[in-house]
Amino acid sequence: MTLVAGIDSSTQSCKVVVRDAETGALVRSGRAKHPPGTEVDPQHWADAMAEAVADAGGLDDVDAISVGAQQHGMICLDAEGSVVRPALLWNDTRSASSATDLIDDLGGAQAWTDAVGVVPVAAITAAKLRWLADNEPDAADRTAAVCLPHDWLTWQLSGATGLDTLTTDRGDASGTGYFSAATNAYRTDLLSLALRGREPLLPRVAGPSEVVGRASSKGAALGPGTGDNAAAALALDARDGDVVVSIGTSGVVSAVSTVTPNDASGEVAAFADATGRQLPLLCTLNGAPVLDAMAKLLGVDHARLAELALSSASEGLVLVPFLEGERTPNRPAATGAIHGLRQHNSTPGHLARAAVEGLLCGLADGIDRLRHLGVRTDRVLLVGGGARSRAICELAPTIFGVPVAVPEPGEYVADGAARQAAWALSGDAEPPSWTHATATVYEGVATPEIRDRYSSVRELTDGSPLLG
Ligand SMILES: Nc1ncnc2c1ncn2[C@@H]1O[C@H](COP(=O)(O)OP(=O)(O)O)[C@@H](O)[C@H]1O
Ligand SMILES: O=C(CO)[C@@H](O)[C@H](O)COP(=O)(O)O
Repeated sequence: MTLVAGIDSSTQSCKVVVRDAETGALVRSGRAKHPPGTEVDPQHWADAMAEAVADAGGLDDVDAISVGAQQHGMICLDAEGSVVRPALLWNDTRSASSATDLIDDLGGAQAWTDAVGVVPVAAITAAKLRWLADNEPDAADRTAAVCLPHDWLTWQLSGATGLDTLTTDRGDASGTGYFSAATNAYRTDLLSLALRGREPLLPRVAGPSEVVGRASSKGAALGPGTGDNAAAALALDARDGDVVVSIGTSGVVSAVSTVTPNDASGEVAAFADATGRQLPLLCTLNGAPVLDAMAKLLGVDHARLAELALSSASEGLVLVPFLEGERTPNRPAATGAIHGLRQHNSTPGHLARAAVEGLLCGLADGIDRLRHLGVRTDRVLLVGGGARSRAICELAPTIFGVPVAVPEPGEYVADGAARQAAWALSGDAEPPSWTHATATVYEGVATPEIRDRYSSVRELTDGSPLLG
């Protein structure tokens, strides 16, 4: 049996799957935790990857490996290939005002969507680079190359032999703010704009199924890898009409599409998928950790939180889940809010229900936005850690207003990376046809009144915290 491995270096942890290259059957898997925080020395990711690989029984018998990872993270390397400063992650919001400055410098949001399909927000790599240029100019001066988490980890696996061997792919490059998924080309003028005239080396953009190198350990072929959301879409074999909703640390709504969105509101980014198509995508800063926070507040575990949420209606209680500020809508300084407390709804059940509904309403806004831009939204495929919640699964169709298919619990980002590795190994024109995971389909009656109530309360959170 020929084996391939897929790696997901995500925000909270690293996951490894080893699969049969031909059928996709799972052979073994492993995982390891990442440190918390939004500023992380990439060496921690390399260490966690090694630990997760060991947990998966090693990769000595594997013929190809691909890495999927959290998008946008800024990794700056000096001329010797050493990390200049800790990476700033997608959910680090210190670059919010740098994003606004960058928008102005190019002549407004429409100029950015026309250039690269993306309007900078704090998450976008270009905004982080502008922050670096303005706040740590010495570090910016020492930066000889800039890359993303999956680029760097792939490079580490290859032995990290020279900056000119760094590679990326279209999917992850499209999240930088200096690559256009429509033209498949870097806009180095925008990199230079971000870094106030500096123009470090960028990774070469490899083709979707290219072998970009060999693992320095046992010589396994290395696939190009991609961003986590493109990898998940590849694992799910998402088709026209499928909307992938991922509830991980982030909340993500995306769709594989032939449509290149042009959304000057900046909510839908024109990212690329891992097969050569487009991946219009919205991302929130507040995914499953909203449920973690409510479970902690109520002193229960996730299973009990779900039971509580399903035990009562919200009855006027609304939770706006902007606990980490928010990216979509773009309110980096916003805070979470609970609105509509009465004597009768001041119970753990009502609070749990409001948390689940608030999280889902934010994602439903995203689905509406995609639909508005002409993307078909026939059904939702729900993945990520939050999809393990029974309350999320049962309430999602009522809030989203479409059927929700929940594939069996799994590591879909790592699976997409493994499928890419098998594709690279095969040399075929298309990715291998792997047997799909079985999915449970949830349906329900739409509850527009919950969305309406959420929308009015959401507008009360204008982005400026009242206190501190
Ligand atoms: N049964 C569950 N119900 C709700 N949330 C869960 C459940 N199991 C895990 N989670 C949450 O899912 C998140 C991890 O999901 P994951 O998709 O792996 O995130 P990431 O890819 O961002 O690292 C954590 O915040 C975790 O607490
Ligand atoms: O910023 C984005 C997408 O634009 C996030 O989706 C990150 O890619 C992190 O994802 P998770 O850790 O939540 O899976």
